[in-house]
Amino acid sequence: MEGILAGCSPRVTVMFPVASSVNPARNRSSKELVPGVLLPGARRSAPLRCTRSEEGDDFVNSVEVQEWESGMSLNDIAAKQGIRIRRSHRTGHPSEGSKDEKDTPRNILEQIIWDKEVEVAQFKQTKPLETLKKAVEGAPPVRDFVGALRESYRRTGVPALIAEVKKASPSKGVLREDFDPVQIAKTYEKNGAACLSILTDEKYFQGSFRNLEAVRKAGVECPLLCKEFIIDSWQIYNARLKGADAVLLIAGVLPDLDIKYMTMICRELRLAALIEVHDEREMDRVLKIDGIQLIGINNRNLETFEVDISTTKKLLEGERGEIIQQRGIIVVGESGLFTPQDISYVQGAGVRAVLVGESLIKQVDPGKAISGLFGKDISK
Ligand SMILES: O=P(O)(O)OC[C@@H](O)[C@@H](O)c1c[nH]c2ccccc12
Repeated sequence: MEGILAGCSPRVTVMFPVASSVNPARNRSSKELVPGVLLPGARRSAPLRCTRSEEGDDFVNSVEVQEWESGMSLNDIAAKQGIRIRRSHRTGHPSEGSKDEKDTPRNILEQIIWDKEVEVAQFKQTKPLETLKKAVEGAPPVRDFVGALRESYRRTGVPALIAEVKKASPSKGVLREDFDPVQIAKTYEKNGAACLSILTDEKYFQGSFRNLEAVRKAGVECPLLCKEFIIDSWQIYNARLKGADAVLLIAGVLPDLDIKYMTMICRELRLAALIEVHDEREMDRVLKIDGIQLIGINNRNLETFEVDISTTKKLLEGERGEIIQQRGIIVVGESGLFTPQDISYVQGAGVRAVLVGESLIKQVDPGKAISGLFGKDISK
């Protein structure tokens, strides 16, 4: 199979650019995008080579690609899609004014993303993408994250639980001092969690890839979500190698083209992709992308930390909810869920799964806290 997209029907081999990093290749004309040849000096970690699929026709001719080729600034393209988070190495964001404004992150999410850029660049130097790709070929099989959610919902009649192994957060500080990720993961599993979410960001959440690996190796069977701020496809391969079955893609950070491209990589690696949205505009962008199976609605605004669980309801009302239902997309209600009333409220809005951290992890026994959260034992 040629290219990175093993699932694509091999009709035509094309080159395509990807919008998330400064790429010297973009100054070339599209005629120079020679099939089958990697552009020299391309900084993007993913290959600029792809086997076109049915959906790829649309992908390759998409407006974003044309904009990219026309030399539009990548921050401009992101801003046009309503993305407020700038990438530090991109230039020319319309709202960028003075030098100071360019050099200072405007909110915590932007700060996290700028730090992540530096971190990923360093990781890539020690472990190049090609090394990861080879290693992935021999990695153990992934577990069915989406299947586990469906099965749990069918069995219990309440939203499937993705329980989060979360030591700290930038908004709340340390949530639990005596933090043993493996023990917490095991008690979550025993008490009915369908899947687990393992935070891997070290600087802001005190998580780690060691935790992810440790939970996987400890014999926990629940599929695992790698909770990371993904800005580069290198991180997806890395997550797969460390034992993840699913990754998070945040629409408030990633332009459409990145989401499309990264979900294709996930499909190739058999990982589930949880696409996270927080407002109507992000939801509408995501609904325009084919093949999405899982959408997370984050009740927390990652720029301000405000939490409002009516966000979930608002984004599922009317036509949006209908489209989601028709396509069989599973919606995950994320953040700020504390009581059985909260769970029924989001279930009534249409969610089939919930992602919960704080309200479980802060309890003396986080596993036992699950029945308190749902108002019943969901382990049977
Ligand atoms: O602890 P809470 O409020 O139950 O939230 C869990 C989860 O939704 C939250 O950690 C989260 C949702 N999306 C994110 C993206 C990055 C970091 C963290 C998150």
